[in-house]
Amino acid sequence: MTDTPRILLIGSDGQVGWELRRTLAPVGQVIAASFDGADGPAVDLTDSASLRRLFHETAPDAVVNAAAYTAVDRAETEPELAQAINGDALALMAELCTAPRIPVIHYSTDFVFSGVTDHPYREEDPAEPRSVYGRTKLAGEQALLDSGAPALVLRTAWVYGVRGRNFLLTMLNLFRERTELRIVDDQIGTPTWSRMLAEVSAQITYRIFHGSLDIEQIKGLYHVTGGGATSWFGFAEAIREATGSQCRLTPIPTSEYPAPAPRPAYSVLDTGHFRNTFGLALPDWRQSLALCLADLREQRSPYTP
Ligand SMILES: NC(=O)C1=CN([C@@H]2O[C@H](COP(=O)(O)OP(=O)(O)OC[C@H]3O[C@@H](n4cnc5c(N)ncnc54)[C@H](OP(=O)(O)O)[C@@H]3O)[C@@H](O)[C@H]2O)C=CC1
Ligand SMILES: Cc1cn([C@H]2C[C@H](O)[C@@H](COP(=O)(O)OP(=O)(O)O[C@H]3O[C@@H](C)C(=O)[C@@H](O)[C@H]3O)O2)c(=O)[nH]c1=O
Repeated sequence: MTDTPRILLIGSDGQVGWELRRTLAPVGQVIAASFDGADGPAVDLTDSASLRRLFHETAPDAVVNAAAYTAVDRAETEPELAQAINGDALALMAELCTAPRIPVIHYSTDFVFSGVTDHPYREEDPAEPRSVYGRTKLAGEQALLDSGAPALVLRTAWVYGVRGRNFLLTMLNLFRERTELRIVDDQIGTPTWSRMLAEVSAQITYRIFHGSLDIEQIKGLYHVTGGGATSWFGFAEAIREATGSQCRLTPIPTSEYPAPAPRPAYSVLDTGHFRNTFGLALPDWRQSLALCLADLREQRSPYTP
């Protein structure tokens, strides 16, 4: 194992990718690849030659893939594009990482589940995605896991943070523009702070290269989210309370918020396997939300609450 591993971070401009740039920096040399190549090599996951070239030119010791097609509703009318990015590109990544035994960390989603259950989903529960996004993400995780590549697939959920398209920033904007909002109260899940996800990912990568974690022993599928559970209405209400907004929130059923893609009614993930394997704590979603809001205030970003 090398002392300064070359970590190829794909999707470094996304909300999780942007956090990973900072958390991975102490672990090794981060090569920040993105679609437009702003701070490193450019890569287009729909183009297999581009992905092969990226691997050839950067010769990574590890890969963290935070790139994905994440527009859940738009995916319903762009299934081929979503499959190319979320599914086919992962089959090629698996091929490129299997023989040289390059460790890969990849992210998947709670939307691989149907949402019809009476307990938090465990890794071994059958996935039955109802949306194009969910189906293509499942194809990607299966391609990686079935290949035998030394890969960790981290299924997460309801990711938010200080950057990117996410529910927290949408609410902060809408609180400013509107006096009342109607928010779905019958979809239950767990908000997950992008920084927390990036931090645990970096911890694991650190232990693979500088500790005693053997990727061949621990490769596989893990559920990783914040702790606890709530509805989108509960999440919005917590944001409203924390920011002192006067916007009135009304809980509504999903049937009153029609959308092209179906969402699972219940997609809480059981994170016991992850916590037991890695000994890492996953703070309650309310605790992380408070830290993230404090971070936003400090940044004096345009979204400052
Ligand atoms: N957001 C969420 O709520 C959740 C996300 N996840 C998973 O977590 C991971 C990270 O998600 P998140 O950071 O939120 O996603 P984002 O949409 O914020 O970021 C995805 C990144 O992928 C890039 N990308 C898209 N298409 C291509 C392409 N053809 N070639 C190269 N790069 C491309 C995007 O670039 P550009 O912006 O230039 O298009 C963007 O920077 C994903 O695997 C996602 O499925 C899982 C559960 C919940
Ligand atoms: C803006 C708004 C949204 N909603 C609802 C719609 C939807 O059910 C829920 C969340 O909407 P969003 O479009 O922000 O989130 P959505 O794109 O469904 O989020 C999903 O993204 C993908 C990438 C994932 O992997 C999932 O884990 C999940 O985070 O909030 C309201 O009820 N009222 C509103 O005013």
